[in-house]
Amino acid sequence: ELNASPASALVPHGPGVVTPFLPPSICSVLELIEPEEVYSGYDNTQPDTTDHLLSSLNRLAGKQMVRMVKWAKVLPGFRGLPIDDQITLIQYSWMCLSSFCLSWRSYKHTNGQMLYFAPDLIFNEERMRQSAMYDLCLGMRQVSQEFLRLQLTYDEFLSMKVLLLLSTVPKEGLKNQAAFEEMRLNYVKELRRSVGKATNNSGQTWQRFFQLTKLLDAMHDLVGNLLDFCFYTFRESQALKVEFPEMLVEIISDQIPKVESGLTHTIYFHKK
Ligand SMILES: Cc1noc(COc2cccc(F)c2F)c1-c1ccc(CNS(=O)(=O)C2(C)CC2)cc1
Repeated sequence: ELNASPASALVPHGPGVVTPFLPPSICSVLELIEPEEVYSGYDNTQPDTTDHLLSSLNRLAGKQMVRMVKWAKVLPGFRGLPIDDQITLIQYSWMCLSSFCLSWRSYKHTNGQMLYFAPDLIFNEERMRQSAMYDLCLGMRQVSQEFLRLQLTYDEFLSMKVLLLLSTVPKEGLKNQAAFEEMRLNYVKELRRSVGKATNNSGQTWQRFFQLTKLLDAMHDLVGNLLDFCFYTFRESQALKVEFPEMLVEIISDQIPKVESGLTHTIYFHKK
């Protein structure tokens, strides 16, 4: 337990002198393990055709996925889950995590005006239209504008992101459901701590916690539409001339049958 009670962490420092050693807080570990920004390698000399934009997004998503897996492996509590559960959780939530990070970058770098996929791949309205995903892009931009309205803090963002990793599970349950539920509860508490910090533990804390958990629920509806678009584009990738990197082919081809046969269950904070 990273937030062990300070008493148990006191380290005797010579006769009678005790210097408190406090383990790193969960939020400081989350800040440390957060992956660096990724460049897309977008070729600006080429015209912004739909297939060129989407293939570049896929190449970027593949690079992000490598870093996402590395991040999950050092995420406090995650490596304590069975490896099969780790793979399932990443496979079910990768689009949600990727979109949530996109919203954060778009909020931080463009105040929610544009979609900041990468420093070298920023979507303005024109590119959103050209990408054939205009409505999905608008939906994502709305999320980043909600971050702006709420003035979402980095620590709130980081604990919310872990909760998204832990929000879509197999209907028949995970291999170690108890370990998963304990980990998820710890990150609900971590979000509560981050919200408390953001509101100076005022009366606003519970209202803000309510707003942020509503925002998490809303992510799933948007991501559901994104996944539909993803699965369609994946199936028609030859005809549409949209390239998918190996990393994405692996994840998507494994995920499609499970999602389409209704084997996945999304955990919502609030009733519909
Ligand atoms: C990279 C990256 N940074 O955020 C995101 C997720 O968010 C969105 C992605 C597209 C439009 C939106 F409006 C989003 F919000 C990605 C990302 C890119 C490609 C794929 C798989 N490819 S795909 O089939 O879904 C597609 C999109 C190419 C068509 C999955 C994630």
